[in-house]
Amino acid sequence: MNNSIVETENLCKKYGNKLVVKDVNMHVRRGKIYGIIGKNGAGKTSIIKMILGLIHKTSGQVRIFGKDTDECRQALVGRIGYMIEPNGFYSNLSARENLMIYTRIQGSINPNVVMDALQAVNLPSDDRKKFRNFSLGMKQRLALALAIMNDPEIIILDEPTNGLDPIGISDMRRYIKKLQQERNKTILLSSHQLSEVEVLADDIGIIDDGRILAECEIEKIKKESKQSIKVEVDNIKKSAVVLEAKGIKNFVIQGEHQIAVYEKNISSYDINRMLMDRDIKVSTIFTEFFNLERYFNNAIGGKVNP
Ligand SMILES: Nc1ncnc2c1ncn2[C@@H]1O[C@H](COP(=O)(O)OP(=O)(O)OP(=O)(O)O)[C@@H](O)[C@H]1O
Repeated sequence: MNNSIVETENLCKKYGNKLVVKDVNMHVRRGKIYGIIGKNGAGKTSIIKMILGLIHKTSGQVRIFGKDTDECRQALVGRIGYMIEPNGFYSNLSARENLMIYTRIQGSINPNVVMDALQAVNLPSDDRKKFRNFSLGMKQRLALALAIMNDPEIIILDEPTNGLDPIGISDMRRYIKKLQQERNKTILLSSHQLSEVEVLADDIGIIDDGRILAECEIEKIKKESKQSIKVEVDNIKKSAVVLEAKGIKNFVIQGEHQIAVYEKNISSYDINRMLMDRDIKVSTIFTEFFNLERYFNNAIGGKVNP
């Protein structure tokens, strides 16, 4: 993909003799949300940690802002924020106090960066509530606040909604989307949940057993993926004859009673009429739209869902 701000080339990782990341080529576009999707153990965290330089890569290249990270790691400090494992926050301190500690560690003296980060994830900036009384969602948002504290251009999040309840998940997704839309951040995140990347990401990389099986723009696959009208009928042979007689050739018989029609310029109403006019009983008729789960399953060759 053009305009990549983070790229990997033939990235590999071995733990002992076990190769767990295998020649991964990834391209994260500037200003976009890129979702790495894969089952548990597929290699997502290892890829992210290699991109961040938190673990050594076995071979391959990571380029950020077009530069090989082996040569410019130091220059990237402050330009990338990340949230990977539970951060070390002090339970007896507030959100603000915890972040203030990090600003001091990072050598910054500007309290506004803390306020700004807290505001971006809707956490209180007063000191009344201590970390130990935070919900899991608040803790996760504090971790996100820490990731964005120095206004980095790239934000990398490993399973950002893991373990959250539905409200926590929805809040987290909203803040991530806002960071992209209102602050023009480039975001790389991993998830084992298809619904997550479907609602958040512009681009996806499908990882299975350490390999990248597909990398694509979600909008593009939506456009290219075939929409079909599914019809359940009592007489499949007669239905096929009727459709052909009406000039509809682009259909597939999918079982004893089901036909999928892929014709573009025909509505379910028209099909229903054609069949009913010939006394065929139509028990169900619906349009099947793009489905990331189907796309993912095709990519990983029909293996079990993540
Ligand atoms: N430090 C390590 N030493 C040995 N093996 C490891 C280590 N870290 C990860 N692995 C193995 O590497 C493989 C990929 O793990 P990784 O954590 O990168 O996958 P993941 O897709 O992020 O999975 P999860 O969603 O469960 O975190 C797994 O088989 C895991 O057991």
